Amino acid sequence: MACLTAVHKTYGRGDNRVRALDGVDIYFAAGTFTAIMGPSGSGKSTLLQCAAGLDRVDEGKILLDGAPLHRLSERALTELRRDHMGFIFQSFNLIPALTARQNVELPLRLAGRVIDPGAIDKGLAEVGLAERGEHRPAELSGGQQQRVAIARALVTRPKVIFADEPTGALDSRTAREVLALLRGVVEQHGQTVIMVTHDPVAASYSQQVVFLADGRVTGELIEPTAESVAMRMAALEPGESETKPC
Ligand SMILES: Nc1ncnc2c1ncn2[C@@H]1O[C@H](COP(=O)(O)OP(=O)(O)OP(=O)(O)O)[C@@H](O)[C@H]1O
Repeated sequence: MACLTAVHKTYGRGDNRVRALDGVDIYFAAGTFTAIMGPSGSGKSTLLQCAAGLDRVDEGKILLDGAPLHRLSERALTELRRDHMGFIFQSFNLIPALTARQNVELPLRLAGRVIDPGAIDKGLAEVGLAERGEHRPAELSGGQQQRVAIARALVTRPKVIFADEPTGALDSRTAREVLALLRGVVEQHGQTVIMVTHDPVAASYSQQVVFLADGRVTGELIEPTAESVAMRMAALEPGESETKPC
């Protein structure tokens, strides 16, 4: 589904130069849930931004469902994101003036697609918000707002969903509900989820964890548990990458 090969990304110049990604190779198989973990500043958000074509790489290749992101024009990238990617952020990023339903409809409106009210009802019901469609974000709890954001990310049935700390602003019970929803997206709809997180419990909902340190992949864990992730994080040492080549 998504394949990063020898990706390098540097910010700043001269003395301020920061090597955010330093030769990253990762393969994300279609229909899988991957967590990206690593210490603060290890390059997790940069990796997500580059994999989603929100930021340009300096060197290397990014293939998303066969499309070479590193070579596409801004316009082509915008269309690809609009049609095939969904985004979920820590801070929900809902439009305050719009109701939950209108927020969910927004990606379809922006894409000029026909809006089927029944499909929006279904999308809201899938995230447990069938009764809340007419509420504005300020009238919803954090967990409910994040569920609106998930419904919005799913409404175009994107192939891949990028989530940056989606549970960072939620209490642990609400976080688990949101993570179960993301896991369900993968299991029931075969979509691909790529999630940056600091939280070993959040990572345990994924099927594989990729660890980053200093802009490099240092290893991965398949079928992680919160304990195995926490141990790996505590002992994070650069080592041989186990990720598959493309
Ligand atoms: N726009 C930018 N300009 C300059 N430096 C940046 C920029 N974005 C990120 N960096 C630097 O690149 C490195 C990687 O940052 P990134 O945000 O990807 O790390 P992270 O692992 O997501 O960190 P955190 O867990 O703290 O969010 C850091 O040293 C950061 O300071």
